[in-house]
Amino acid sequence: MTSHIKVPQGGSKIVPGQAIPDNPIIPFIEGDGIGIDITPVMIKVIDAAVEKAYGGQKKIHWMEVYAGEKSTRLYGSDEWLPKETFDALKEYSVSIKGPMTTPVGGGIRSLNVALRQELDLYQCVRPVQYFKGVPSPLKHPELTNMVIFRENTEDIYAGIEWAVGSEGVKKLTKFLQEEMGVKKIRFPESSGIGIKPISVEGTSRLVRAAIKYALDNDRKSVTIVHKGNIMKFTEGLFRDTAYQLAQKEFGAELIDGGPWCKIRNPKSGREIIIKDSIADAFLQQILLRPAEYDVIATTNLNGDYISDALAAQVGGIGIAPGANISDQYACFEATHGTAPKYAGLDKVNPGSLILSAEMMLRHLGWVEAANLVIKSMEAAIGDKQVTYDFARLMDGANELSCSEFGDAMIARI
Ligand SMILES: NC(=O)C1=CN([C@@H]2O[C@H](COP(=O)(O)OP(=O)(O)OC[C@H]3O[C@@H](n4cnc5c(N)ncnc54)[C@H](OP(=O)(O)O)[C@@H]3O)[C@@H](O)[C@H]2O)C=CC1
Ligand SMILES: O=C(O)CCC(=O)C(=O)O
Ligand SMILES: [Mg+2]
Repeated sequence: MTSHIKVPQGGSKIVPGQAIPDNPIIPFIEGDGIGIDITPVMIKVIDAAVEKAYGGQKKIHWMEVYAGEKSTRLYGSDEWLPKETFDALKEYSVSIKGPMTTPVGGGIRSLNVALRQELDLYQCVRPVQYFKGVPSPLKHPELTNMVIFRENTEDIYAGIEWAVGSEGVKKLTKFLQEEMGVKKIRFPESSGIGIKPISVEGTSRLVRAAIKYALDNDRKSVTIVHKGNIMKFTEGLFRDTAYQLAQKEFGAELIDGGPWCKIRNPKSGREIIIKDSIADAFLQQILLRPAEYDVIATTNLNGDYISDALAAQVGGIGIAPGANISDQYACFEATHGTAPKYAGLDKVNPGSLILSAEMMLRHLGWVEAANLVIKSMEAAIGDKQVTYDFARLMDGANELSCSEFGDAMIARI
């Protein structure tokens, strides 16, 4: 296969376990749909923040790698995720990506999910916090301050499913009925069937990361969100495994006989409460009593729903960042998708991808540049210089295009 990746001159590789070089090579995927609008703006803003923070001492060397529709144009119509892209994401360890399209029903499976699975990026970390001045449907959006830890490799996202009428579904239905004694498939002739694997290992590593984050950042609680009353051996297993891990690995003590428990944070002396909530109830509680929730540990599908719902509470998915993290690799990406109706219009909010890059700067230890990104975004929003999504809900706002919003941030760095 022809190579299309051009390694930038003068950059160095990030090697896990070694100091971050001052000139790291960071691979990026532009993304489908609005990727073409937001990715260049993100790069411009991050370069400006890094330049201002370090006066040329540090500089990111961006390296474009290809996936999604752009990759099919370059490598051939079936090449959605070329091997050299996977190899580069592994070789350079830290990367950032724009959104990629997944068709509904048939067609290719999610490239986003494929990347997470292939690199074993088991933590999807999505912080949700309020920026002063952002329009929100809540009276007190500032009370919403949570960090979602979504399991990223299991659950129905594993893609184990069979289409209605297929040979596979017929075979599986026969097996379930004749060998497993299953009598409850309501319409066996016209069902598609999907399988939901949730494991002790997968749950443990995700919950361990969430509790460690709570300890390192002196957070108040970790809530395990599940639907374990209905899906006892998958979502229920997630809950039980999480509580057991908190007790075994972190010495959590039961509160009033459990299952809630508490850990004393040795660094701050404060208690972290480990509690759980059933997913449907949780979705109404975050609206009515957001201040009671802090770090969230949840399964893949719940985490997907919760991410967009919480993003809306603080102003929408235009400013909802995220990171996919493993023990070796990290790939940063916004919570939102490709918003196809806005593609190429230079209209949408680049904030989610910029804030995802801000998380990346913090991950690299480039805290000064990360702080400048936050400061300049707060300043632009504070001055009511915003994209259409905020402008339509704000009185007296000046509506900017995607690239103009980037420039407004740069002017305030
Ligand atoms: N990680 C990834 O790569 C993800 C990919 N996807 C994929 O994206 C495609 C489209 O999904 P869809 O369900 O439409 O969800 P999207 O998140 O792409 O868009 C839904 C709506 O959210 C708003 N929105 C999204 N991004 C922005 C932004 N940057 N600034 C302002 N508003 C924004 C828009 O609202 P409004 O119309 O009100 O202006 C938009 O119509 C699908 O193929 C899906 O699979 C989805 C999620 C994540
Ligand atoms: O992969 C996709 O197309 C959607 C993924 C998604 O919605 C998410 O990760 O939040
Ligand atoms: Mg989603």
